[in-house]
Amino acid sequence: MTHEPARWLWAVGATVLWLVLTGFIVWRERRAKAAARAQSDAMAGVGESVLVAFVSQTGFAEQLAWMTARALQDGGVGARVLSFADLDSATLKAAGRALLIVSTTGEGDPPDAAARFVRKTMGQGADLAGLRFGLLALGDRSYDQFCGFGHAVDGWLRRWGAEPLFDLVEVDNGEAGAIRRWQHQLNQITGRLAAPDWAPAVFYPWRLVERTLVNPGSPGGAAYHLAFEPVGSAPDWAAGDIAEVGLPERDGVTPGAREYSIASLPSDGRVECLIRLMRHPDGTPGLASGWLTQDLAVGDEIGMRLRTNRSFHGPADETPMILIGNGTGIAGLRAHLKARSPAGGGAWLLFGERTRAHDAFFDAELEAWLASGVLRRLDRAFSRDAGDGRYVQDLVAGAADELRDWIGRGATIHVCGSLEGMAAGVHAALETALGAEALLDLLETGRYRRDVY
Ligand SMILES: Cc1cc2nc3c(=O)[nH]c(=O)nc-3n(C[C@H](O)[C@H](O)[C@H](O)COP(=O)(O)O)c2cc1C
Repeated sequence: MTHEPARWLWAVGATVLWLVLTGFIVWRERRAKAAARAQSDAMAGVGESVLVAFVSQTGFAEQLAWMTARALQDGGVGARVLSFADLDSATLKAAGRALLIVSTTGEGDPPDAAARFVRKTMGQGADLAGLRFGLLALGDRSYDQFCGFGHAVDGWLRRWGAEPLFDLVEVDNGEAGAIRRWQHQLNQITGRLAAPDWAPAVFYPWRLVERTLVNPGSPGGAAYHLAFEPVGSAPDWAAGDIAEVGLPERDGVTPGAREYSIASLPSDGRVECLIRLMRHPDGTPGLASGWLTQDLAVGDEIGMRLRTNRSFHGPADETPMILIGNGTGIAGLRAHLKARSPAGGGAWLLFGERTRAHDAFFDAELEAWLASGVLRRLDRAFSRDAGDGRYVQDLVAGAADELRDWIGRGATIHVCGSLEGMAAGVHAALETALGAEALLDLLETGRYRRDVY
């Protein structure tokens, strides 16, 4: 009996202890939950998701946009990625915070996918008060209007009341330092002290297996057909994509990479390019073209990576394609022809070079495609030939009725070749043939695509 009170005491004590302990655990859990809620509320408060908008001609801005969104998300900030093709001022204003990644093409021009944005949105006033933005402008200082379109977008945003989060970041030819500055700004947004560096471009080894001079005797610069085989496994790519060739180090400096349109398909098992040997006014060969066409030997390895160039991809096989180009621009068009079947919508090639005798690139192939039905029509202009003297834009001008007919049947237009002398002339001829408004419509809907350099 004497033990009873002590037992009761123990029981009561244990119960109290249990209550205190469980109470403490419940309290601690509640406090943790409240803290988490507060933290997530705080995160939502400062960081409703950031809009990441890009416009790209050859894919670099798009690539950086996705890396930017990933960096934000990794840092706990939501991000939504949108192309300028789907952007308007209401979307910008509603976003509250936007990061814009904008490249420049042509001579200070907007990429094609921005045509509608430039016309419909930038062409008008907007109420952008309350929008805070950061802008990454991609360009190349060797052009007169460095980052021209990036500056135009920056000016437009500021003019209509948007406030910069930081000064516009200009990237000269993919320069790593500028991209690190952008990453630093992303860290400011996410509150991270340091995020891992974006991996530098990885170039994979490819071996030069063939190089042929394709225009001996030409009055123009020597053009070479090069073929590279992968040393490891071959990556996949599509007609319209670009090969970036890493240039070898010279005097301790790595001069970056050069881009070439890919003239072949993965089923060929090799990347083929058409490269013209460029010469400086004093006759010395160009850095990249001299190395690739003169110094490099068959059997040598180079570093190369392939880049998706969505804005120059082709339509479905049943859609007719109008292919227009000059000089080495036939490379990108050839990949499209290789990708077509005789039973599909067919293609029409309009091509210009100097002489029929020396510069009829891929002549036998083109004849075979005409015979098989892949090519439904082939028009070539040779500017230096007596009795011809026309340029590719003259072919466009001379075929206005048929062009309208092809466009009426849903055809797309792909233009590949030189910016100077060709792209503007072809554009003007297309405008005359189809009407300025109709051509702009084709541009905006992705039926008029260009890869000019
Ligand atoms: C045909 C062509 C024209 C270009 N014109 C300009 C220009 O006028 N100003 C400029 O700063 N950069 C110019 N560039 C450089 C591009 O802006 C730069 O390569 C950029 O990184 C491309 O980004 P994207 O791949 O997103 O289009 C031009 C590039 C090409 C291929």
